Amino acid sequence: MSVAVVMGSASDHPVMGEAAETVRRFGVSCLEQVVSAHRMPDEMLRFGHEAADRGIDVIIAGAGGAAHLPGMLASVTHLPVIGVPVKLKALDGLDSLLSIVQMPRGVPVATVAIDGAANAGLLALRILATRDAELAARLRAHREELGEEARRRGRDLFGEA
Ligand SMILES: Nc1c(C(=O)O)ncn1[C@@H]1O[C@H](COP(=O)(O)O)[C@@H](O)[C@H]1O
Repeated sequence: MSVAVVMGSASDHPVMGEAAETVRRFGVSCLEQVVSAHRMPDEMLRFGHEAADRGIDVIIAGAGGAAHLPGMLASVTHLPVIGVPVKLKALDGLDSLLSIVQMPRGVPVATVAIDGAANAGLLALRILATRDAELAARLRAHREELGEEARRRGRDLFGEA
């Protein structure tokens, strides 16, 4: 099982690194690469065309501004593509979000929140867990930990219910 985390620029890495970190924390291999539809269109197309044959199962693609990378990758592969709108200084990330989320019918990209790279990692893991019981168990335990943490914080604030 393998996830690819690609980003339009090295400047996206402070955000996109969270996706890779999340995937690896659950023991799944993850490659990271800068691939830009705008700046290196030929490489981007090659990456998308070859991804499935390279054993990649899910692609997480993050980009900021005129964020065409996730959609362009989705147009040349059947693999699930999760898009991460990266927030730039101008327009607060709304430009990135709108560039990714409104895909034409037939070419799906699963868009997460602005800068939501950690959730993109978890979503990729959930996709892989549909055919891996051990990973599914790890995700279930993680979900239970989240609930426990939320309850503990509530008790710290308001006492026992
Ligand atoms: N949106 C895209 C694409 C693309 O969609 O192909 N390639 C680069 N970029 C974005 O440009 C922003 C600024 O990049 P620089 O910091 O390198 O100037 C980054 O957020 C990148 O994702």
